[in-house]
Amino acid sequence: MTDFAIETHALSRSFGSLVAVDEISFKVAKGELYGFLGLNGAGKTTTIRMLTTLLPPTSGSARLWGHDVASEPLAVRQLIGLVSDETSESQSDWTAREYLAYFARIRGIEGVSETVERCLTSVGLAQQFRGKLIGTYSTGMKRRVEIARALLGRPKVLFLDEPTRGLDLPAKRETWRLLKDLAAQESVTTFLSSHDAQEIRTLCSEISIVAAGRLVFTGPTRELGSDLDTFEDRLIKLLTSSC
Ligand SMILES: Nc1ncnc2c1ncn2[C@@H]1O[C@H](COP(=O)(O)OP(=O)(O)OP(=O)(O)O)[C@@H](O)[C@H]1O
Repeated sequence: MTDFAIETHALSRSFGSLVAVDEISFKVAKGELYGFLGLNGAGKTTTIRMLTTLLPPTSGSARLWGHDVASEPLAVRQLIGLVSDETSESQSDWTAREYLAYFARIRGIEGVSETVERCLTSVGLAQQFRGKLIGTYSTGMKRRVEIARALLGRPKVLFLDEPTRGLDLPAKRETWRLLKDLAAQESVTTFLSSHDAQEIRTLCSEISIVAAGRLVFTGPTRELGSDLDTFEDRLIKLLTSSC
């Protein structure tokens, strides 16, 4: 059995002549809250789509808990939860309980109402809101519902694609606290993509940085500096050196 939750080897994806992800190799230890940092268009979402079996790699490979994403997609899907930056706008006429119960039933999860309450508790959605329509929630609360949805199947690896995009500072901070708590309490490996240097520095002790599809750094966050200013200076150098 592998020690790693995620391993990629020269993972690549092209769209026509555009190489969106270019031979990236990294490893994520089990239980890690791992950061994947890059500017807009750097290849973060494309990488997550390959790791979650939504998009086949053009070349190279990726394994989740030892299972190959291309040849064992069903095994991989059993292990993962995915939160993208889309909120539950389309479900605004549903309550959080109804919304989660719907997905729990689709997934054939037993004990639907207990599972729904467990996941809503994990993301700290207060009891008084659980029976209210999602359309009346703040953006931060909607994001919590999406995270709760991703937790329904007790995933071993949780993928969060820019989970705080569009949130104001208080909601962002709340989401950061939630992600830290989840990582500590749920023993889930978390793969967090973001273009927010402060977010990644606050949450992740191990990171990879991508620029124009290529990996420009992989290692401990502290190697890039102990304060945000130094971190950002080094980050900018890494991002511009690849241009
Ligand atoms: N389905 C697709 N067809 C063609 N090009 C695509 C497709 N998906 C992504 N791309 C291109 O691949 C590159 C990487 O995009 P990707 O969405 O992975 O970046 P990102 O780092 O997630 O960016 P952002 O932070 O803006 O979400 C971009 O140039 C994008 O336009």
